[in-house]
Amino acid sequence: MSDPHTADLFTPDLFAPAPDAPRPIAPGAVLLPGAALGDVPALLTAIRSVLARAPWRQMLTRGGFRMSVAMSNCGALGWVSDRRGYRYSPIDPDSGQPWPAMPAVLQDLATDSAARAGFAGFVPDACLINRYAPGARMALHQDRDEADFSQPIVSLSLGLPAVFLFGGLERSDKPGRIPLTHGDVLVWGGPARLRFHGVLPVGDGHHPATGACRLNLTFRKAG
Ligand SMILES: O=C(O)CCC(=O)C(=O)O
Ligand SMILES: [Fe+2]
Repeated sequence: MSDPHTADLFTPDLFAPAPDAPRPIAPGAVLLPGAALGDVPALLTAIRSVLARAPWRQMLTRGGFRMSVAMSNCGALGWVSDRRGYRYSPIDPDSGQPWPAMPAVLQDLATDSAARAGFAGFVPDACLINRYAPGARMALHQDRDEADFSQPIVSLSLGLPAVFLFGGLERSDKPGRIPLTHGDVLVWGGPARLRFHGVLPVGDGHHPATGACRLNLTFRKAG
């Protein structure tokens, strides 16, 4: 075979990992490329049903700045921020009602992904839904509002791509850059649970699944 494309088809590299094989990022952190791709229509339907009852809002920081990321929540607890600071609340402050229940398709994806990453028995009680329009970003931070750091964070990306910054346990540690694309799931827990992380400003674009935005869902055992 002289045509290199044909040769590729018939002589696969038996030692190359499959493109969707779990990719270790750091001790306790695993990228599951495209792990959610088979469930996208059901996931989007579930997300829409949550948003119908708990619409997007851009919350205030304690310092009084409006976040560039729009947010909602589902599950027993939702992450909220206002002039009083960050916390989990069973009540949506915009509606005065409990957050919508976590749809089974979301909870199952989180539990299955955590298990693939080595965290068996993960049952999230909180799902924060983030919407990044082009230009929206998330500054380097730790997720430490949860009660039990033995439980991992499971993070699903949909729509436009983004660069995830994955730092160390000190704010000053230089973060690595992990490209996240539609359907990827990133899990971090154990020794990685308190690593600093963030998201670079999302670039302009349009994605067939989400339009002009990136969606990110983080599943946590918060209570
Ligand atoms: O959007 C992301 O990929 C990360 C979101 C995040 O770190 C958070 O919501 O705490
Ligand atoms: Fe975070």
